[in-house]
Formats: sequence, structure tokens, C-alpha cells
Amino acid sequence: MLELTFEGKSYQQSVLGPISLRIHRGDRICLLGPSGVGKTTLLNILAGLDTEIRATTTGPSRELRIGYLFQEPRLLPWRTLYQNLALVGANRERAAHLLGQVGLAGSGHRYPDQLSLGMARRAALARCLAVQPDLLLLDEPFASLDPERASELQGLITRLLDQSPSMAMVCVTHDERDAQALASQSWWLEGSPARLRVAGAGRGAAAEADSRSGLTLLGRRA
Ligand SMILES: Nc1ncnc2c1ncn2[C@@H]1O[C@H](COP(=O)(O)OP(=O)(O)OP(=O)(O)O)[C@@H](O)[C@H]1O
Repeated sequence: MLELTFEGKSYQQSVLGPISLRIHRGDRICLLGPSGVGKTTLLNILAGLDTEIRATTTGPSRELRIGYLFQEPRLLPWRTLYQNLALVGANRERAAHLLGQVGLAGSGHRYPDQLSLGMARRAALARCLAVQPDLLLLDEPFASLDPERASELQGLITRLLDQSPSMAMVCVTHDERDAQALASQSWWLEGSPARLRVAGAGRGAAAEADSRSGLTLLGRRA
């Protein structure tokens, strides 16, 4: 579904080393690594936000639809949830359906500052779903939530993935337990500049070596 190979990514300093990876339909990947190693940088590259590095879409030629849940919900504060969802093309009926899917039925007329962090994150998740993504990118979706809310959100994400089995997910997290619960593959970023390696997979991933870069990669065949 998506292939990505690049020699590295630097800002003032080198952050990522050479990386080569593939994501297939339905993959559930958790991306782990220490703070500052480059997880968000890699997620941004996957999202196509880095103009220097381009991933290749494989398979059917249409463009890949990507939903990106940023660390901050990034909802427009002066618009209601209905209006925020309208900005990505969801009419009132569809927006109500999406909000219902994430446990926010009846909240469409509320403004983002009337929501808790967990609710705002779920509203942002509804906005991601509005584009019917082929690839869902989640940047630390459980950060700053209490354990109960984090567990609820984890259950919600699992249900959403189960409802759309061809949708792939890459979820950045610091917590290996998230990977165990959510992912079929665990990717680790380590070192400086960071390399990608597989340190253990949840549900039945197959490892393969990339001889060009010497990296160990995961790739579950679709
Ligand atoms: N736009 C930028 N300009 C300059 N440096 C940046 C930029 N974005 C990220 N960096 C630097 O790149 C490194 C990796 O940052 P990144 O946010 O990708 O790490 P991370 O693994 O997601 O961290 P965390 O887990 O704390 O969110 C950091 O040293 C960061 O300061």
C-alpha cells in the first residue's frame, strides 16, 4: 500500500538514518522509541507533510487517503464539532454518525473548549475518519489521559480498526502495553541518527531484512 525509502532526515542535527519500510493494507503498527528519537518526524514523513521525502503508493493507482491524529487535537476553537467536521467534507448527517462512532453523539453543537481532552481527541479522531482513511496515523493518542480514559480510547480504536479491516494504522506510543493491545507489529526507533528495527511483534508479524541498509524491517504480507 505504501513504500518509503530514504537516506536520512536532518534538521540542525541528523535525526533519522536510512530507513526503508512498507505498510500493507490492514497493518496495525505501533511505533515506539525514546522521547526525541524521531517518531513524530517519521509519522510526518508518512503523512506526506515533509516536502523533502516522498513515500510511494503501491497497488491501486488512486491516491492514498490518510487520517492524521496529531498530538494536539487541532480543532478550530471558534467552530462547533459539526463545523469542524464540515471542513473535511462531512455533512450534518455524516458528522452526527461519525461523532456517534467515537462516543460523542449529541455533541455536534459544542465547541472544542467545552470538551475534555479525551473528548477533544475523540472529536479529532472522528475528523480523521471523515476522510475514510486507508492509513490512520495516531501520534500518542493516549498521552495525558487517565488510565480509564486511555483504556476506553484504546478499545474505541480497536473497534474502529475491526470495523474497517483494510485500514492500516501506525500509532506512536511510549508504552509497550499499547503495542501489545493494539498492534500486530511493533516498530522501534533507536539511536542517533535513529534506525528502525523490530523488537517484538504482537499478533503474528513476519520480519524481513533490508539488505540495502542493513535494517530489520517488518512486513506482513497483505
Ligand atoms: N521542525 C523541526 N525543526 C527542528 N528540529 C526539529 C523539528 N521537528 C523535530 N525536531 C527535532 O527532531 C528530533 C526528533 O523530534 P520528534 O518530535 O520527531 O521526536 P519524538 O520521538 O516524536 O519525540 P516525543 O516522543 O518527545 O514526541 C528532536 O530533537 C526535535 O527537537
